[in-house]
Amino acid sequence: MKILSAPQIREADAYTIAHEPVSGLLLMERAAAACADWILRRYAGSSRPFYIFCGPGNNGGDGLVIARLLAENGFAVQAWLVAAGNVSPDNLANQARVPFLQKINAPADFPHMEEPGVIIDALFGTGLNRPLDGWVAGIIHQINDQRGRQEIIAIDMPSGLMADQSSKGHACVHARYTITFEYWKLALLLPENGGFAGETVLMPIGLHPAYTAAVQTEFHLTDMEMIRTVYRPRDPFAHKGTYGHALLVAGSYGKMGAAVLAARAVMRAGAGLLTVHIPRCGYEIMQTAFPEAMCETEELASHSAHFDEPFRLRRAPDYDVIGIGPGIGTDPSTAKAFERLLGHWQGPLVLDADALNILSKWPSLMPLVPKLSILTPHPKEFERLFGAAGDHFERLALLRAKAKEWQWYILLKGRFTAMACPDGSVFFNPTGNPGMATAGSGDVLTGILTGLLAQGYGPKAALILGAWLHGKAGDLAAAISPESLIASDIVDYLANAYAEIQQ
Ligand SMILES: NC(=O)C1=CN([C@@H]2O[C@H](COP(=O)(O)OP(=O)(O)OC[C@H]3O[C@@H](n4cnc5c(N)ncnc54)[C@H](O)[C@@H]3O)[C@@H](O)[C@H]2O)[C@H](O)CC1
Ligand SMILES: [K+]
Repeated sequence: MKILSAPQIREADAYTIAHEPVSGLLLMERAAAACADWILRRYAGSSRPFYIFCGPGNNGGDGLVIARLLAENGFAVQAWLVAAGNVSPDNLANQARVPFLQKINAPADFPHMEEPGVIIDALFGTGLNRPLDGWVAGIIHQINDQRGRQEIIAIDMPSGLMADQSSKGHACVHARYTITFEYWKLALLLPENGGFAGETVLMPIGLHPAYTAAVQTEFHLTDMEMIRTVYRPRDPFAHKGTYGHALLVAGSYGKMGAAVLAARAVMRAGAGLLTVHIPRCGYEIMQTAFPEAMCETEELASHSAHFDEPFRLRRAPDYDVIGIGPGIGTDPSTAKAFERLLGHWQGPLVLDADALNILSKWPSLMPLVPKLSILTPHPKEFERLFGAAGDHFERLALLRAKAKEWQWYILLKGRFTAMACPDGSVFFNPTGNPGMATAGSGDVLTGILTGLLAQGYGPKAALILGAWLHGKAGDLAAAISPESLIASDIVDYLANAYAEIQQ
């Protein structure tokens, strides 16, 4: 699914008006009716009053139509026009159809909302081009002060949030739900700003499909259509060699769990064969916990070091992919062995956790990481590797720049994990939940990606499918309680996540 900028959304709007054709007023009616339908379904049978705040532009126009439609459906509705800026023609036309409309010209006009109800925020949408200030910013704060008593629903965007720029530190409505029209906006996907949106509901409003098909964008959100395009069903004549042989380098004394979790995920993702390279101290653990994996071990002087000096890729030509990092530590001898591995291996590679920490500690190793490798940092690891950014839009720019500069695929973990490709495109992943912020969850992702590459998926397809499967398995596992989710559950539910694609 394409993510468009505010100017592109305006173009989509104009294209639809010209080519459907449809008047702007009717398009507004259609968008607002879709919102009103959603609201009517959510509050069916409730007697909660609606308090609707409308701005001067077309977002305010949507609010006016919603006010009229909710009143027609028998709800108690009050609506205010916040007179701040030039009134758009379609807004003006709809003002005339809301006889109960009141005006707010100053903070002192802010109403007392007697009963707990629902605030509809239709002040500003994608037309906002600078931070809100003065008394209008004050109105935003007054709306937010109502959060405990009133449920807040933002129309298209939480007011104050800019679609394509950081709104860090700006006055923004803090919504429980945001009903956004037709396309996701970048701001809704970045943690710093997206938090204002609450739960985002994507609402189709019938913008012209020819525009959407033709428009160029670097930003995408994974959806089921994309997953079904990427996913490759198994060949009925397959044998275990068909799905590749992965090498996983993971674990150390006290951290064999990371190796076991990643190993199980490699196989549950569908790899044909797996060899794990572990320190000798982890041999019994791995063979007992996960008999499906073959083990390659080293006798070590120190249990904290992952490799001793003679480590080399004895069977390198046999492997289709190497995944390295979970729980290996950053001992200098491990870093040395990692350097040797990079010197010998130009094939598909997944780098996570301590492999990334080694790169941050010894940046001179970075040029040895082959092009088209996959790196999977969490925000702290990303910062250690590539430096800090002032805000999350800047961090997104840095992510894209680094993926281009090094020709790597870089997956930055988060609520909407962002995956930057060497060509500058970025794919956001929508699946997953806060229950997955738990020890070992990242090790499982490394395993899944390694397992997909082993089967012959290209790095881009592996990222899109792998991040989606990981989040979907987490969502299915968290259905009862996100608090109790542990990383093994994500592995256990991978089969169910695959089943969702096959439905
Ligand atoms: N394309 C669609 O999907 C449809 C969108 N609709 C709705 O229209 C808005 C966008 O409307 P627009 O009139 O362009 O902008 P806004 O209503 O968001 O705001 C413009 C309004 O605000 C003033 N303004 C801008 N910045 C500031 C500021 N910092 N301080 C004060 N005032 C400001 C500006 O001067 C204008 O007066 C979209 O979000 C949807 O909700 C259609 O209804 C259906 C099709
Ligand atoms: K809004």
